[in-house]
Amino acid sequence: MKTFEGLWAELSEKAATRPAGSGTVEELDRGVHFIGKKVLEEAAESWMAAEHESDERTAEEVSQLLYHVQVLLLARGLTLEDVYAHL
Ligand SMILES: N=c1c2ncn([C@@H]3O[C@H](COP(=O)(O)OP(=O)(O)OP(=O)(O)O)[C@@H](O)[C@H]3O)c2ncn1[C@@H]1O[C@H](COP(=O)(O)O)[C@@H](O)[C@H]1O
Repeated sequence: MKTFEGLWAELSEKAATRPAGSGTVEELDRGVHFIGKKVLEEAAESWMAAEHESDERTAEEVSQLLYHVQVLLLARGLTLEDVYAHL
């Protein structure tokens, strides 16, 4: 099963090697403004799922939120350690 750190390693590799067909590379090229809107959209969908939908739908939306948060960090050149320093 993929973990948060496992996804981070995969996305970091994609950002560095920029393989063709990667949605992550495409999002990074669109920039922080676009990615920020995706974070907001997935946060809202997570909230709505938690209030009105199943556990599975909620988990799915949160997984998309975590993905976009990681892409946002990559777009800013930040690392997980930069975030963990504030936990
Ligand atoms: N975990 C994710 C992931 N979560 C979300 N997304 C993207 O985020 C977008 C979701 O936004 P939308 O809300 O528009 O999707 P939707 O179809 O409306 O779905 P719902 O929100 O309605 O459920 C989609 O375009 C997905 O491609 C993700 N894209 C990629 N990954 C993983 O990231 C890795 C690298 O992916 P690539 O860079 O594409 O190779 C792979 O392991 C992927 O599985």
